[in-house]
Amino acid sequence: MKSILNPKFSSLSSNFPKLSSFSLFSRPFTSSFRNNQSRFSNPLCLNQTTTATPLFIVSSTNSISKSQNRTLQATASTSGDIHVIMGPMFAGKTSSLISRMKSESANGRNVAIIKSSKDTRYGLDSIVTHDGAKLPCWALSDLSSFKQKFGVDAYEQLDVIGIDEAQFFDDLYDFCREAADHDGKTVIVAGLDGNYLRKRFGSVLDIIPLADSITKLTARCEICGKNALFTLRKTQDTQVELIGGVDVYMPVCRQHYVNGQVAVETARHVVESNKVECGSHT
Ligand SMILES: Nc1ncnc2c1ncn2[C@@H]1O[C@H](COP(=O)(O)OP(=O)(O)O)[C@@H](O)[C@H]1O
Ligand SMILES: Cc1cn([C@H]2C[C@H](O)[C@@H](COP(=O)(O)O)O2)c(=O)[nH]c1=O
Repeated sequence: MKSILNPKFSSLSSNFPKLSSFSLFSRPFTSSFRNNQSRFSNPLCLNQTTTATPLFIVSSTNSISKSQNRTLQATASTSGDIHVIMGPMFAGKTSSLISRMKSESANGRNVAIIKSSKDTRYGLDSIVTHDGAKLPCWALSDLSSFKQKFGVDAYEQLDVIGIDEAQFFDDLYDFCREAADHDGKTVIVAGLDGNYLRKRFGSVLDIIPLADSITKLTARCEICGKNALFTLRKTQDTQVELIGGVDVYMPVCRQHYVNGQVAVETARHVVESNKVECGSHT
């Protein structure tokens, strides 16, 4: 198996856990594989290990004229693609990303995974699912530093870039556009579309207009077992970014999100009015 690591970073990468069935830096891309785009729009090909279900999947498969096809073929060697996997916490986004990256690697494409260094939950050297599956990754604070850190020559030979915890990258849009439009990379992005208030989270929604396919996954509502679309924060913290897992968050359906928010808000008001009362007695 050919390594595309440049010497400068091979020592760093040797700190990554060794993989048995998956190579982070596998054989160079084979052209026949790049034509096989349709599987991204086929949920059956995701081979998910999670109980989560895709809410919707969109892909661009319009029919094209012969002349358009010739133009496309002419640019095929430089044109990449972007696939977005989104949904609430526990929906299987990381599981799906791992499954796709393994599949790309098994097809002979060179792959690398990046995650936000803000996600310190399970260490920085891997992306890890809530049920413990993992793959080595590069933990970065921004995406723009990736090419330099990975090595410019090694980057040239990369076919597929996976990005986990995408909501934490401010430069997501520019990185994805550059990687797909100019560098010919396949970019697979996994992240939260919404935060605990169901408002847009970071730049994940901004890359929808750039994307070839969008997969919105759902988890299972922790209260009733129905499809969970939202992430409920169980604590009274109000900052948007708060790293955590089951200790802080739970996936819920619409009904239990509304009920849960009312409960959390009520608790917050009780705590705040208690503080005011205590203050007035001092
Ligand atoms: N309420 C839940 N609904 C679905 N999966 C859950 C739930 N709670 C825990 N899990 C576990 O989480 C796994 C998905 O984890 P992961 O891929 O890390 O999700 P995400 O990246 O979307 O947060 C599932 O395979 C399942 O084992
Ligand atoms: C809803 C919400 C989540 N976060 C944080 C919590 C976790 O560290 C990650 C999401 O991880 P996952 O792989 O999708 O399970 O994001 C946050 O900071 N703010 C929020 O509102």
